Parts: sequence; C-alpha cells; structure tokens
Amino acid sequence: MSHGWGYGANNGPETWGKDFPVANGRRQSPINIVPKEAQYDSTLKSLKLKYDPSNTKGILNNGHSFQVDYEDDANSSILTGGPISGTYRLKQFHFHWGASNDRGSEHTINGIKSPCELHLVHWNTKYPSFGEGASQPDGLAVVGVFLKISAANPRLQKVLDAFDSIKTKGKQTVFANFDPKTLLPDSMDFWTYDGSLTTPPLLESVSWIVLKEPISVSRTQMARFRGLLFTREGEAPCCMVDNYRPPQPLKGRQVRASFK
Ligand SMILES: NS(=O)(=O)c1nnc(N(Cc2cn(-c3ccccc3)nn2)Cc2cn([C@@H]3O[C@H](CO)[C@@H](O)[C@H](O)[C@H]3O)nn2)s1
Ligand SMILES: [Zn+2]
Repeated sequence: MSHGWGYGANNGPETWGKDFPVANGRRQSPINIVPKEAQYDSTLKSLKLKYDPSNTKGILNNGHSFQVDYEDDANSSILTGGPISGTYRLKQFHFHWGASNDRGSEHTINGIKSPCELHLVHWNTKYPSFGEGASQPDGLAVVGVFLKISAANPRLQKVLDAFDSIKTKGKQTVFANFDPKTLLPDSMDFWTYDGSLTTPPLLESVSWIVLKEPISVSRTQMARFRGLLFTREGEAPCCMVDNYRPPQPLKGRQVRASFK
C-alpha cells in the first residue's frame, strides 16, 4: 500500500518532492523571515477581515492537522486589503505545532521557531472555487499567526474542547458559531511574500500574510494539541506533533512589511 505524505521519517517534508516536484519550485513556503531585510511598503493597505461566525461548518481531524471549515458560498467571511486586490473568502483555519515548545511553527523569525502557528486559508473570488483558485498564482491568501507560550488563551478553549471528539484521523464533529477574529492579535502589522501551500500539493498560489504580533497559548493548552492523533481509530496510535514543514529557500523573493 503506497503511504501518503506525512511528517514521519519515511513520508515527511524531505520526501515530498518525489510525488510533488513543485516542492523544489521558486516560491515555496514557509520561509525564514528576517525583519531587518524586509522592505517597508507604504502602498500596502490595512488588512480587513470580516468573519460571520454563523458560517462555521464543523471541525475535522484530517490526519495532518485539524481544521475548522467555513461555508464559502457567499462573501460573508472575507479578507480584503493588505497585499491582495479583490475579495478572498475564508475556507478553513488550522494549526501546525511541535512535540515540544521549542518548535512547531512553519515560518520562523531570524531562525527562531514558535511552538505553534495558526493559518487562516482564503481563496480569491475571481475564481469559481477554492480548488480552481488553488492552481492560480493569485488564487489563495493565508494569514499566519504565531502562538507563543504565555498565559492560557481563553479564546482557544472552544477549539480545544472539541478535541475529544476528533482524536483520530477522519473524525469530525459539530462546531458552530466560532468567530476566527477572536484568535487574532491586537496589531494587524504584517509581513507578506509570494509563496505556496506548505502541505502537498504545495501549489504556488498563496499570498502569505504573516502577522508580527503573536497570540498566547499555555503549556497545558499545547499539551492538548499533542493529544490528537495522526492515525485512525484502531491503528497503532501516533501522536499528532511536528506537523510543520521547515523553511524553504527564498530564491530571490522580496518580503515586504506593512510597518516601519
Ligand atoms: N498550510 S497551508 O499552506 O495553509 C495549507 N496547506 N493545505 C491546505 N489545504 C489542503 C489543500 C488541498 N488542496 C488541493 C487543491 C487542489 C487539488 C487537490 C488538493 N489545496 N489545499 C486547504 C484545504 C483544502 N481543502 C479541501 O479542498 C478540496 C479541493 O477544493 C475540497 O474538495 C475539500 O472539501 C476541502 O476540504 N480543505 N482545506 S491549506
Ligand atoms: Zn497551514
């Protein structure tokens, strides 16, 4: 049986190029962000995120992370402004995290990893669907938010409380009325660059918008992320940890900053 991609020794990020040659492309993600080398761009607009909690569809363990899915058949949960033009619809959000607090994020800052990184995935409404947009250079926009170890974040609690129902791969449960805006930091200062999905098919269609300010997460809350499993019910359990791709070569790309 051919094993799909994952984060293990035999199917992890170093092996993805076999099935997905774009893994060695010119605009791969994540990257290491060096703030001193980012160029302030005064033409960048402020980020506008308007989310309707009633669009929340459910929460799913997809075997690589867990994702909270949103109805995306209308412009009710949208991203505008920032580096993008037009309107992008929220499809889902998910996280990447480590087995310990010294790693877990996909983007790094001056080579420093955070324990966790949140991704809010949006697609360009100039295309008919997410799948169509995913294959276009301007098809997707992902907002990345770092999580730093600090006091417990009460806004994560509702997500964490769903984990018992989605412990294993393929499990999903009812999850309603969640406003992803509650997971955002106060400051909307960001870095932006042209990149890709960080999981296969690694499509080079993402305008990345990485927020400078992290949100908090406690050690205890991080431990609950690590209680999820990569594996299906009945299989030998494998903890869902270290589900992050390491930084990829910049290959001449410019990282812009919305702030001085
Ligand atoms: N680390 S990150 O850069 O941010 C992300 N990395 N992956 C993400 N998603 C998974 C994904 C799959 N595809 C894709 C695109 C075209 C053909 C085949 C696969 N692109 N991204 C985001 C994502 C996608 N989906 C699934 O998209 C399918 C194609 O439209 C749809 O049929 C499913 O119902 C829906 O679940 N969900 N999330 S994001
Ligand atoms: Zn992601």
